[in-house]
Amino acid sequence: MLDVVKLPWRLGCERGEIAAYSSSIGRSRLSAFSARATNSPSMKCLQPLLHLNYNKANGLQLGWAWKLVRVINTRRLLSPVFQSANVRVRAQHTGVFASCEPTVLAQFGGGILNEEQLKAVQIKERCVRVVAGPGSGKTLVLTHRIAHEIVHNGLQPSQILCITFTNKAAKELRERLGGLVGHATSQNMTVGTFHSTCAKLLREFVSRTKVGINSDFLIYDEDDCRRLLRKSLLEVMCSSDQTSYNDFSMLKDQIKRFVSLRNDIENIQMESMNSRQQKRSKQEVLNHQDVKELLRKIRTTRTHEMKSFIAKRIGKYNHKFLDFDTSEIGKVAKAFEGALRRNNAADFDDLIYLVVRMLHECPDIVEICERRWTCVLVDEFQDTDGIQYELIRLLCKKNKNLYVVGDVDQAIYGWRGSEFQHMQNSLQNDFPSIKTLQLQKNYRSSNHILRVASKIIENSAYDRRIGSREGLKLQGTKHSNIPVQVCSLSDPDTEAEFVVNEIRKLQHTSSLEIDDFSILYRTHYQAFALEKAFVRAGIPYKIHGSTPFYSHKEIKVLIAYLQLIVNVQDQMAFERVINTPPRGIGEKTISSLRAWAQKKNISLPEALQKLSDANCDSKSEITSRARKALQSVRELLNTLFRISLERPLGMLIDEIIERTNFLDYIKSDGDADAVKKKLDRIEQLKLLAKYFEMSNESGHKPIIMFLEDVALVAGTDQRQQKEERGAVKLMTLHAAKGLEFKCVFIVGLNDKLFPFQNCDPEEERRLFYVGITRAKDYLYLTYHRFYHGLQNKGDCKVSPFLQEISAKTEFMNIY
Ligand SMILES: Nc1ncnc2c1ncn2[C@@H]1O[C@H](COP(=O)(O)OP(=O)(O)OP(=O)(O)O)[C@@H](O)[C@H]1O
Repeated sequence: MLDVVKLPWRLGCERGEIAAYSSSIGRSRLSAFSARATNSPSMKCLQPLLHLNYNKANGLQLGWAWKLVRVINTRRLLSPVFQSANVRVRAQHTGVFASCEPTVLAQFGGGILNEEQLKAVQIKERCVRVVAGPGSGKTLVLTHRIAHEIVHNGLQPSQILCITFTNKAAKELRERLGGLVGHATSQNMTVGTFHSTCAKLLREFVSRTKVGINSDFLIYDEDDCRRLLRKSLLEVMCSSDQTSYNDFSMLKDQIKRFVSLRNDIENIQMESMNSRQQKRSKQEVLNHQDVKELLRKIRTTRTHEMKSFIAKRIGKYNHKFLDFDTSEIGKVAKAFEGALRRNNAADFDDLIYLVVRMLHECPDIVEICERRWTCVLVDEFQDTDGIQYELIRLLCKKNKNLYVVGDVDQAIYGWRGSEFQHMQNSLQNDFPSIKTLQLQKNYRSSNHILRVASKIIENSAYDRRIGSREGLKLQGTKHSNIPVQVCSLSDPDTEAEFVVNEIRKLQHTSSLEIDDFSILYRTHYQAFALEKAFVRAGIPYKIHGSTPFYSHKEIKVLIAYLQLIVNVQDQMAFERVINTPPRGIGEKTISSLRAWAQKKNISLPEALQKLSDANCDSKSEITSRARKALQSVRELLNTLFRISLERPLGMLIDEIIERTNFLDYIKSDGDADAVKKKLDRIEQLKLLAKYFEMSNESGHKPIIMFLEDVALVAGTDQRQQKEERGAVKLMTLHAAKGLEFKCVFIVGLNDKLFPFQNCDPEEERRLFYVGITRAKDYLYLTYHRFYHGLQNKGDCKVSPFLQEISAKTEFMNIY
């Protein structure tokens, strides 16, 4: 007899029902529960349908229903087809409708949740750290823990605060919770990102504090912040005498000492400087990258400040910037923060920073929060930075009711201030009674893939003693005879071709669909060779998080110059370049030229060529000033054409850039960060052209073949770049975090590219680990022997990561 009557849960359901579909469940067994069995009309293989109607008087409750499912599964009544068996429990509880996804509810009952997951869900302690490897069901455990707190521990949904890092993760959590405890119930919980949670807190309480903004504050994005910072810099400079102006130069030097500035993009002028200042600061002025780094520096300084504050544990907030580069950074930072406050604005990071300040200044707000949220849960805890950690510490100060889930081995955001040590030392110090559990079973990847992943992470230099992964060995649950493939290709194009061919092959030889493939790379730049290969092969693809390379205006314009050089009659290209960069040829002049060309029955470019002919009769239509401007374009194009006969393609692009003052035009156009990206793309175009020329063996002129290549990719960008579904996914390794695919290619496993130069090699190692563990069944690791876009031909060494795992073993094929 099943022991369903001894149930701890008391939900007081008015009415509920369980419907369990299974191919292996028998009516007779279930009749013990006064079940009414019918046949499922929709599912041929899942025959009996169990319906339990119950009411409060009978003492049959939601927990009962869940227990039933658990018992059914524990006794293997539904096995071995449990995962495909469709078990649904629905319960109606005075307005709270709990509709559980089939397997999810079964999991809650202990069916699919494995032992360690169940333990993590049901653990009695309220202060818990779950250290979990990739693919071990962290999100699953988190959502079930919340359901457990409500159902089992009797918490009100409004007492739950669950914090994530991204809106996407928050949305997913909310959806999963909705499926688990009902959407109405989940709406009453606070589930959001650090930023959204803090924005709400600030609006509610800021009027009680002295942080300098009111509850109608605006939130400035990065672009707004950089503009404001430039103005603040200007303010500091304007108010400076010569001595402090020198200080300002020192500031720049100091910043440069602290950050690795890119030397190739220099001398970008600050917007809104007057001419005297521009002249004066020609050499010294901060370029856009400096401004960006300065902003980062100000934020890091805040974090340091907060950290030292935490260390001292003083009762009063001490608004003072820290030691290194104190006076200069401090001056600018103060001016910047002052400007923010005057505009009644907060920047994105300010939201958390100000809440932490507020909580320190007003202990009564801490109390309100602790009364409100008696259960705080945080996902991806390894990614918290100093201020985020302090926020969590404050919110759980008294209750000590904190449930965190994370994996130090997947900490890949150190570059933006995250400190995975919070998952370990900090928690241990601030919550000494914290219980640590581990989730080791990996449900995602095959045994071979896990062995490669383990090899990489075990070589990490990082010491994981506390709370740790020490002893956390990934345990596979999927046995497979598909080896991991390590492939050496000659160059990036061949590498891309290889990827495309393998995808085609696997589509035919396995059950993989187009959506099952993902290609991961370290930088967006690497997507280009892949794009070309996909376009040629006619395979739909989707690049995540970036506009297609050739859709950027600056690239289109440079390509248009090349097109005009090849074909002087190209009207589209002509219209694109005629006044770009701006050279005083307005719409009116172009219309006049067009009218004159129509009158003469010639094309626009032809009209331009004929414009200076002595006998031309254009004078009536085109003013002499406009004629002059048009003639200078004509001269420019003719010169470029002459140069194209003598110079290689890469140098030709250099000439176009130089003779059109293209870089000045780019630098004067828009936000500094956008400028940097544009300049980067121009560099990429030059590299691509040079590389193309080196590898062009077609016998045709490189410029023509290059434009053909470009046309192939650019022309199909829109058509071939499909929506999410029905396309191979191309993305950076960072963007792949949290995702999973049946087949993963990690390309460009070359030295300096991965680990990326000047980046923390340990963090790069973890990034590689994250990439590997995205793969479920198939994993390809590829590298090229020549050229990867940033180096000269022949400079391509294999990534040291690949060397670590490439000793030939039974789980890998090496080509
Ligand atoms: N007990 C289980 N039984 C079967 N499958 C499970 C179980 N737990 C988790 N899974 C499956 O394992 C996969 C990974 O789960 P999930 O995405 O929650 O892992 P994760 O720990 O968040 O991974 P990562 O940190 O790598 O992003 C999912 O497909 C999930 O459905």
